[in-house]
Amino acid sequence: MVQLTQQKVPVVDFGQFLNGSREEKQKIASKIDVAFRKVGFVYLSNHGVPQERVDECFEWSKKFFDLPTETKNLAPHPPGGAHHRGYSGLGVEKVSQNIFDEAELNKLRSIPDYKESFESGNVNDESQPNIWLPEDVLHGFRRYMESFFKDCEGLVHEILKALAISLELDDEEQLSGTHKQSLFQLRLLHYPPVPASLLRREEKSRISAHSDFGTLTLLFQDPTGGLEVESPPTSQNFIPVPPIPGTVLVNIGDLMERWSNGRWRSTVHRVVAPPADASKSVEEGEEILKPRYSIPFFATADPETVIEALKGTWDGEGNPKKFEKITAWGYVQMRMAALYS
Ligand SMILES: O=C(O)CCC(=O)C(=O)O
Ligand SMILES: [Fe+2]
Repeated sequence: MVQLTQQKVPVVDFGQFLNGSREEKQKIASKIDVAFRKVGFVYLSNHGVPQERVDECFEWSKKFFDLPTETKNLAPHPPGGAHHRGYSGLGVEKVSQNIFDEAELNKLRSIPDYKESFESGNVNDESQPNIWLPEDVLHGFRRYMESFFKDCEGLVHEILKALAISLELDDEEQLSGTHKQSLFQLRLLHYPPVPASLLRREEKSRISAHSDFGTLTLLFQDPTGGLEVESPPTSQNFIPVPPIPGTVLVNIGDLMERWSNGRWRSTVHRVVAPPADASKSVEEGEEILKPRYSIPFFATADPETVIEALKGTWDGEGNPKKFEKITAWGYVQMRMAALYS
């Protein structure tokens, strides 16, 4: 058993997996396995997505969110949760970036998470077609998002290979092969400037505590900080997970936790105000948090995949299968039903 004491999120050199010998691949796979068992999160360095590609994605994200709200709303996220594509706004008409009077603050208090987002998915995903701005509004945006999706998709498949190796599955393509359709989701997130006091005093989050839904999530964060993960699990104690330049953060989602019979943890995380001096600018005596941009990429298994405790995650002795078998599709239906009941 791994010890479930408070853990820092480890950094693992994924370059040694991508370019390494069989032995090195196994060593790295096993480090990732340990990280996912203990904290459910790992930083990967040398992950193969060039830093310039990541930087450019952040630049596009900023260009997108800098557009006027009416323009962003030309690619509106449809109401409800079934078609998860396009732009979701802040839930207020127009929030001034710098002036926070009492009325403005009251508006902010009423918003659950003060953020805006843009979601896009696989161009071949017919169940959820992408929703783009007209091309002339932000020329090149669509093309970049589609190509960055491919970069992230490639990395997810390599991590899935590492996970299969860590469990010594007969076929190291087994997990990657159940993500063949790559029905993944690329999300751009923008958390606008906000008075620090609102987050600190009122225990409001930029994104409230949650776990992710699918199998794996990649997360690129800008230098702002504020991300925290629960450690030890279920303790309600959160530790900061600051950005580390050149790395990508990877975490386990609920579906993978179930698939691995609870071996890998889908850890609760949130975004709050970063530690005081790292990220503030003072305006008229009020500490205003800088905006945060982040780019999560959510992976999940093909809908018909049967999710049942993987080999090596259970045994006939003290560690039985904990969950009924279910298809990935059935799992999503079950979760949606719980959400909307
Ligand atoms: O902004 C972040 O760093 C966290 C985003 C996140 O957890 C999510 O979108 O699920
Ligand atoms: Fe998340």
